[in-house]
Amino acid sequence: MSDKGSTYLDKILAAKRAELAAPRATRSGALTDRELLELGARLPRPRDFIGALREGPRPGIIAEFKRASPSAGALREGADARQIAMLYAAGGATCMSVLCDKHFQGSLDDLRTVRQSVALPLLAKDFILEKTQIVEAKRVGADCVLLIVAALPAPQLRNLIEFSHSLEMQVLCETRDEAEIDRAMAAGAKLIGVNSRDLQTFELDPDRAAKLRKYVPKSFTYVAESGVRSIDDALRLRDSGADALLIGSYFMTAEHPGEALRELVMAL
Ligand SMILES: O=C(O)c1ccccc1NCC(=O)[C@H](O)[C@H](O)COP(=O)(O)O
Repeated sequence: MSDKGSTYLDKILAAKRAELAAPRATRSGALTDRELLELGARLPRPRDFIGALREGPRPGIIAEFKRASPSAGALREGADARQIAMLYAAGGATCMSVLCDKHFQGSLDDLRTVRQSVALPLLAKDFILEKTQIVEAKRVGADCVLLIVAALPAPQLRNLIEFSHSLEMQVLCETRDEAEIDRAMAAGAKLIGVNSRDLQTFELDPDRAAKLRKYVPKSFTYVAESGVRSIDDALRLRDSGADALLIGSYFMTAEHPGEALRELVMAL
């Protein structure tokens, strides 16, 4: 629990709201919904993030670029986004996730660098609360955005999913229990993530994604997020029916991230 009894997620979201309320260098901060839609529609067409996961080998690997995290601190200080992206692409990643939040020593510039370096479909891993962030993510080359169910009231969740889809962007809807899975599916999500890390306390429940798999029909794409610390963890999640694994720390702390990824892909 962080200061004043708020959770870590509350603290990160409060910082994001303050960031969004501050004057912005980009135009999107002052546009109407219609203008945002028109601006976003003029940007290059996104890649098919979900299609890559469903058409590639199962489980797909979403390899994450993450220099640091609130729970673990520094993972790979000063890591070069272009270098890691190229190692992930060569190592067999299906897609990439790029942490774009300052609490992870990340930024949208990192996503732009990754976009300019590899052809993999990209997930903007950020704390998205409003449409301008979706347009900004598309502007720097994201194909998919993260929406955290725990951070968004139902109407806002649906609104942001519909807006993303109107821009041909896909959404990874992140959940942590059966009720949130139901909310995500009711809101129109087609890509459902279960985070084994509790974002309020950082506790890891290595069985959460396997336990919740039965609540998501096969017509949806199911992503097990966080907590893979070995090939055995990956094999167990594969056997539990995950369509994709989102893995960050395991690769980012490896001496040779590309080799660690290649070894895991070969084992699956
Ligand atoms: O990773 C954290 O400490 C964290 C804290 C608060 C909100 C989100 C956080 N992580 C984002 C993620 O979910 C992970 O970066 C991603 O799932 C990969 O997890 P891992 O493979 O365990 O690094």
